[in-house]
Amino acid sequence: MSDCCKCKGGKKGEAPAKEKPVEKKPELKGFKVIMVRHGESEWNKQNLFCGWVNVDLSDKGKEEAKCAGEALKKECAKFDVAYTSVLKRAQITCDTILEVLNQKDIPIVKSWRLNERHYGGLTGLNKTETVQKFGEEQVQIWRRSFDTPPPPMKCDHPYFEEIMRDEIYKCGPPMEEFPRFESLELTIKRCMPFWNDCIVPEIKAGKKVLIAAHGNSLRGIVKTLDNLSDEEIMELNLPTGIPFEYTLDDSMKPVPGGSMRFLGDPETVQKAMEDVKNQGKKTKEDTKEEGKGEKK
Ligand SMILES: O=C(O)[C@@H](CO)OP(=O)(O)O
Repeated sequence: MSDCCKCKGGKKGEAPAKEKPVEKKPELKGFKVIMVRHGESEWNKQNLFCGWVNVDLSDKGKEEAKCAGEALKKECAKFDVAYTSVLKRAQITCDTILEVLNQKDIPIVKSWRLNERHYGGLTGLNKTETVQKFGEEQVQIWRRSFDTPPPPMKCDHPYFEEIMRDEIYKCGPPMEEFPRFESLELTIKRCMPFWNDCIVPEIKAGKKVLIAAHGNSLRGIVKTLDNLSDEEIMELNLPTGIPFEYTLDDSMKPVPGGSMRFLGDPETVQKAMEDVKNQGKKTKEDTKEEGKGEKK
């Protein structure tokens, strides 16, 4: 369990330690948006490339989603509308947060455009084994480069049919545009029209917006908001289940000091980011692998 859910108090029988008064920074003025990457998924836990495979949250991921809700509750967050992908790991995270906040009745808009990037032929492969086979440098390029896509998903790939025929895609993308792989650049190309056309008008109308999505679709939004270079975005690894806030001006750029603010203690956030970065170095012991994503 991450720190946000831990009760802070003294030992049994002792009076709880007095908490230091927190110095409150003056609230930034501007449009507030909260984003969160879904909690740990079953395939994050098993260290598998996931992309568009529709896997569940792990138990830890469900707990992370609750903690995200608790962190937002502490901030007295109140949302008017939530956006999520068509993948259940993001939707469950979104629902859990709204349940904790007792705000389950707000509209939730789901779009494939907020999906994780499509991992093509790497889908279902173990990240450590992929490093062992292709080398750390190549896997880093596939995972984090801006414009180098993973190899395409061929028609005989074990997850090809399952993804292509999934009902969740009945509203798009159209068959002729259905991705077989995506770089971050391609992910941004399909994600940003949704940000610009659907989310931005609501933000500008003064609505409080929650976006529960994925590591790479959110990296795409963050790259654009913060105007990060193709090199800078390679270094950003978003932790699972820790919400972050942006405060934006009228042109949807962060106001001074309004860039990514995590609602978690900095050490926990840093550690969680390092863990995502180092997934290719995880051993099977680390992941306590229970089964593979590879279909027989
Ligand atoms: O497997 C995936 O779909 C993504 C997110 O979990 O992985 P990565 O962090 O390697 O881009």
